[in-house]
Amino acid sequence: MTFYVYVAQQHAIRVDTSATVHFPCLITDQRPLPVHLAFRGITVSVGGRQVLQDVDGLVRPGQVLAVMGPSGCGKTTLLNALSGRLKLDSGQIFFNREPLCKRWKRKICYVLQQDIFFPDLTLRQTLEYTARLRLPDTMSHSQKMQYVDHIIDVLELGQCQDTIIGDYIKRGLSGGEKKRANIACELLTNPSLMLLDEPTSGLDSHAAHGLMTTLKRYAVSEGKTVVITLHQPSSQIFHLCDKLLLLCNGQTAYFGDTCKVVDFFSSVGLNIMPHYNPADFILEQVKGPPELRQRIINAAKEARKGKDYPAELQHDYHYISEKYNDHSNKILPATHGPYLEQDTLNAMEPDVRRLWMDTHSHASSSVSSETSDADCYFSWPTSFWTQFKVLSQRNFQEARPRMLSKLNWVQTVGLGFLAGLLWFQLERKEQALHDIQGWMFFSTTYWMLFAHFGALSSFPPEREVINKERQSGAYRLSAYYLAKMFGELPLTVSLPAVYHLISYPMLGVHSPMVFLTMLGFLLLNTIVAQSVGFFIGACCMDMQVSITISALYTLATQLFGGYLATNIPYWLTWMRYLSMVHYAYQNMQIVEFEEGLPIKCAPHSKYAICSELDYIPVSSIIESQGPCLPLWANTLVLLAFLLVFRVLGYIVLRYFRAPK
Ligand SMILES: Nc1ncnc2c1ncn2[C@@H]1O[C@H](COP(=O)(O)OP(=O)(O)OP(=O)(O)O)[C@@H](O)[C@H]1O
Repeated sequence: MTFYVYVAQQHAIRVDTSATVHFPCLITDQRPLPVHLAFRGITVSVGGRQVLQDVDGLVRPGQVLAVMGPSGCGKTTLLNALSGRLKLDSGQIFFNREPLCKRWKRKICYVLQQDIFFPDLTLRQTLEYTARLRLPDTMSHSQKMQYVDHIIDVLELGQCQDTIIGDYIKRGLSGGEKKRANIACELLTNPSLMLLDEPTSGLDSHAAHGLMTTLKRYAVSEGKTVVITLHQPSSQIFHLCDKLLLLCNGQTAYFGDTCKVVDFFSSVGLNIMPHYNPADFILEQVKGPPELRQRIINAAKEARKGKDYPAELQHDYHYISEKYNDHSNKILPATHGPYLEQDTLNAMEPDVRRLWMDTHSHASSSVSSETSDADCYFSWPTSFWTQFKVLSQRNFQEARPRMLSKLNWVQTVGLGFLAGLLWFQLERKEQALHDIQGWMFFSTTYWMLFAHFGALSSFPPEREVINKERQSGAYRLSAYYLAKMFGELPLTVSLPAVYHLISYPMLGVHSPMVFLTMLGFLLLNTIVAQSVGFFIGACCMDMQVSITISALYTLATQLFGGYLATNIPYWLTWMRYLSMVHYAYQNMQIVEFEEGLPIKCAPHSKYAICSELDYIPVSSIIESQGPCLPLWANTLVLLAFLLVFRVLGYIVLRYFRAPK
C-alpha cells in the first residue's frame, strides 16, 4: 500500500496529519494532478439577474478556501460557475493556468447541498457501486472494497453502513450521516478539486467540526484543493480554512488568508470584540446597512491593488503569464518537469518567479510531470462492459423493493384471483365470447397502465441521480440505458407473469403452448408500455405534464384497442394503429381462438358464417372488430414500438436532457 503525502509549503498547517488518518492512495497509477485553482473577475447572471460581479479567488493544493456570505449572496452560484455548470458573463477560471475545459471538469467533485441518492440502497451498497463504477479497471475488486472500507472508517460511517439511505417516506440515514455519505461517494472518485456546498449545514457543532477536520486532513495529506461554502461556522471550523472569500450581494467583500480577515476589517474601522467568533463578526458586518457594506466592498477593491495580492488575480496577469510561458519554453526543455535549479529560479523576474512558485510548489513535492501527460486525455474510468454489469446489478437492486413491493404482490395476486373468479371456466360458446375477450383486454390494458405509470413515476427521482453521476463523468449514458433495460427486465415481467399464472388457468387452459404464447404477448405489451412511460418521463420535466400526456395516450390506446369501440368513425380509424394494446389484444385472440378450443355458434348468431358452420372461425371474430393484421405483423409492430420508444428515450436523454 502506498502512502504519499503532499506538503503545503507556503502556509502553516494547523492540523496534525501525522497522528491521524491518512488516505492511502490505492490507485497509484491514477494519481490525479494537484489543482491550483484561480478565478478572476467572475461575473454571472442567473434568470436575467446579475448574481456575481467581478469575484476573484485562488486556492492551492492542500488548502481549503471557505466561501462565506449571507444567504442569497451567490455562494452556490459561484460553485456552479467553478464546476462549469453555469456560463460566465465574463471572467476566467484557471486550473493550473489552463482554462476550465471538459478534461478538468472530470477532475472536479461537487458535493451538492442536497443529498441525491437511491433511497432503497444501503450506504454500503451505494459506496460499493460507486467504487466499482468510478475506480479504474486496473484495480481489483478486493482493492476497491478495501478502499470503500477505508473511506467508511475515515468518515466514521461504520455503524450505519448497512442502513438504507432512505427518504422522506422511509426512514434511513440521519441528516449528518447522509452528508458524510455524500462526501464519501465523492472521495471515492479521487478528485483533484472538491467543491462542497454547505456540507456542515444541519449538523451539530461536534459533527460539523469532525467533518471539517477530516476534510482539512484530506486536503493536506492528499494534496487536494477544497472549496467549501459555509453558513455560520464556529470559530474552530473557521480557522481550519486557509483562505476566505467573503461575498456581499455577489461582490467580493474580502479575499485573502483567513487569519488576516480581522485585520482587514480593523483597517476599515470595524474592530472585533475580544472572544467574539470572527465568522459571526464578519457576517454581521456584511449584513449591515448599505453604506457599511459599500465601504467594505470598496476596501476589498483597494486591497486588490496591494502587492500581496496573488499575481494570477492581478490585471497584468496576462502579461506576467506570457513572460512565464516564455521562460518555461526556454527553461523547461532543459529541466526535469517541475524541478528547477535554484540559479534558474533566481534568474527569473520576481513576478514570474512568484507565479512559478505558486503553480509548482505543491506539484513538485510529489507528483512528477509524467502524471500530467496521463491526465491530458479523458477516458472513462471503467470499460463499457464493467459499467453495464455494475449498473444492471444496481438497477436490479434499487428497483426490486419498489417494483416488487409487498403491496404490489398483494395487488397482483388479489387481482389474479378476482379476474380468475369473474371469468371462471368460461364455456367455449358465442354467448361467452365477449367475456373471454374481456379477460384479454382487461389483462393487456391493466398491465399496460401498471408498467407505463410505474416507469413514469420512478423516472424523475432516478433522473436526479443519473444527472449527478453523468455530470461527474461516472459512466456512459449508453451503458446506463442498456443496463436499465436489462436490469429491470426480470422485475418488469415478474408480476404480470404471476397474474397470468393465477388467472388464465381459472379461465380455462387448453394447451401449454397457448398458455405460454398468451403470456409472451402479455409481457411484450407490458415492456412496450414501460418504454413509452420511460420516454414520456424523459421528455417532461414537469410531473403534472407527463401524467396528463400519459393519461391521454393510455386512455386513447384503450379506446382504440378494439374491445370498447368496434364501429370507429372512418376518419379516426388511423388512431388504432397507434394503440399498442390493439396489436397485443389481436394477437391474444388469434392464439386463443385459433390454437385453443373453438367457439360454438349461438342459435341466433350475429356471425353470418354460422349459418354454414357450427364453430366461429377466428378470422370472423377478429374481422368483426375492424381490419386485422396477421400474428407475425402484429408482433413486428409491437417490437418496433419497443425499439422506437427506447431509441427515442435515449436520444432525448442524450441530446435534449443532458445535464449541463
Ligand atoms: N434560476 C434563478 N433565477 C433567478 N434567480 C436565481 C436563480 N437561481 C438563483 N437565483 C438567485 O441568485 C441569488 C444567489 O443564489 P445562491 O443559491 O447562489 O445563494 P447562496 O448564497 O448559495 O444562498 P444560500 O446560502 O441561502 O444557499 C439568490 O438571490 C437567488 O434567488
